[in-house]
Amino acid sequence: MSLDALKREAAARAVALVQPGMRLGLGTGSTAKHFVDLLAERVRDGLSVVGVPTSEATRAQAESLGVPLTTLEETPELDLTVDGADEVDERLRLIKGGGGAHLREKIVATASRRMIVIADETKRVATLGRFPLPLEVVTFGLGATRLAIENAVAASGCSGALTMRKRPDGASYLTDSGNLILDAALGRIPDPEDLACRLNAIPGLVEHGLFIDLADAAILATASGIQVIGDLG
Ligand SMILES: O=C(CO)[C@H](O)[C@H](O)COP(=O)(O)O
Repeated sequence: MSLDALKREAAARAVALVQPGMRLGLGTGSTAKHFVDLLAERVRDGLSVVGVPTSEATRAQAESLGVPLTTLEETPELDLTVDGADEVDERLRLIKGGGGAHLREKIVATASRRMIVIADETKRVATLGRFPLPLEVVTFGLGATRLAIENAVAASGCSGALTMRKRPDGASYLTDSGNLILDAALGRIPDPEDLACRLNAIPGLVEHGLFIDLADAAILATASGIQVIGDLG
């Protein structure tokens, strides 16, 4: 089975958890895209839900498929967010932001009573850090912010280069909120809670891609079936 087929399997398992009337957080990325596709099928069959998209890409997809949308201004509390991840460990700690949407994804997940991760089995890791950690930063003070990040990374027992994310045409990648992304190639994050805490204290760093104590469960599709970490509720 292809990786894309596995992603769709995970998404299908999550769509089955959606109940009528739910207020949903809609994730970003290729796996979350399958979820929105399958959710739209249920909406066409009469399911009544509203969703808050975590990116302009997800907003465009959901709108085009007729999934009713709302905002966190109108609907500040959500029942369930379903989103992909770049890495998930056995304690449901995540790295997110490969698609550059982790700021909105974290806001939406935090506003949700439950968050469920959907992914193929390649995202399951023993130790976070193989995937470069995305760091959304503002342009002002970038040199100082970068130095503060390097110091925080070293103090947390990690090392690795920070690379400015680029678009395919070579221009700087800009998030939906107009910020830059530094990707930190750390290889291994020995203490994700400690690193998150240190990064949280840097003013020019808008948000990092470590999601800790946010996911309730992960649905991981493997060639031999679905594996679940945590409690699907
Ligand atoms: O965090 C994300 C976007 O910011 C995505 O959820 C993450 O990158 C996984 O994407 P995919 O499902 O395409 O592998």
